[in-house]
Amino acid sequence: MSKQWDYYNMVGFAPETDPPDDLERLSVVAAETALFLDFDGTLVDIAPTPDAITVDGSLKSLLTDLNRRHNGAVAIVSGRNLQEIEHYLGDCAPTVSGGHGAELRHGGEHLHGVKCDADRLDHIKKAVKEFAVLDPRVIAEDKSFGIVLHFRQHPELECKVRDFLTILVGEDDAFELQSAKMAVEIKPKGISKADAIGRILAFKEFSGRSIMFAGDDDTDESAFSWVNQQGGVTVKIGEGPTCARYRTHSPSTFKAWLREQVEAGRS
Ligand SMILES: O=P(O)(O)OC[C@H]1O[C@H](O[C@H]2O[C@H](CO)[C@@H](O)[C@H](O)[C@H]2O)[C@H](O)[C@@H](O)[C@@H]1O
Repeated sequence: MSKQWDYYNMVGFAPETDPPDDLERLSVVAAETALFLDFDGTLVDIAPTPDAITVDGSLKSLLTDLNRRHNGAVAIVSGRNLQEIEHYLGDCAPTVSGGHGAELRHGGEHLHGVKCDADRLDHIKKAVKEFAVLDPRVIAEDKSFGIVLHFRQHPELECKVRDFLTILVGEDDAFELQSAKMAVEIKPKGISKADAIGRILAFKEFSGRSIMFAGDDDTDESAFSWVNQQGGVTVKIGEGPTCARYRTHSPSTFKAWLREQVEAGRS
């Protein structure tokens, strides 16, 4: 990335122009690299609602080929519930972290669930669902360890949603807000995609490898920062300020580049 973009990233400000796509600078990623891939906005296009995404056969075959090339060192690290990633990707994604790091599946086993105050979480969920009933312009997405309010259909509601969730979570020691694209979520404090990647790196398929992480959203920034510190490769999909070191325009350009990696490894 150019010095100019490094500067914009550093000050957290980007001009209103398309950021450069500089992924071609990363010609080949070695098969010895452990790949960590975000899901929404990275492997699938952003859709009007959470359940309107399209997962086609080409994504499944890409993930299968990547798992083969990287000897199983490929993980999906998503904000979605683990169960949803399983629904969309099935066996093509043997290692998955869901709920921004709250859930983990590896080797066919569900290994990690964060501890949280179930009564407090129920209270939060009830209040958020009531809000969505009173204002049906927003969508409430219930998760195992949190709840989201989506306002993509009505961006003008962002302040109303954010103010409501801020008051609801208050000074709570156990829960916090997480911003996402056209959505705000309440999730347990202290979980992160960076931690999820750290835990996955302890598995034998992943251990000792160099790291690459690709993502598109605010929820991915902690992981970008951590992977940068480990000397890994970080890729931001789409526009917006980021501390990722590389950038590409869209899920399509990113998947085309991943496909090139698989083909280059075959020749
Ligand atoms: O960490 P990710 O895998 O990127 O998941 C982040 C959130 O993705 C989903 O919401 C986003 O995508 C929706 C479908 O394209 C879109 O309608 C919404 O506006 C986006 O915020 C998902 O619904 C959330 O649970 C994830 O946390």
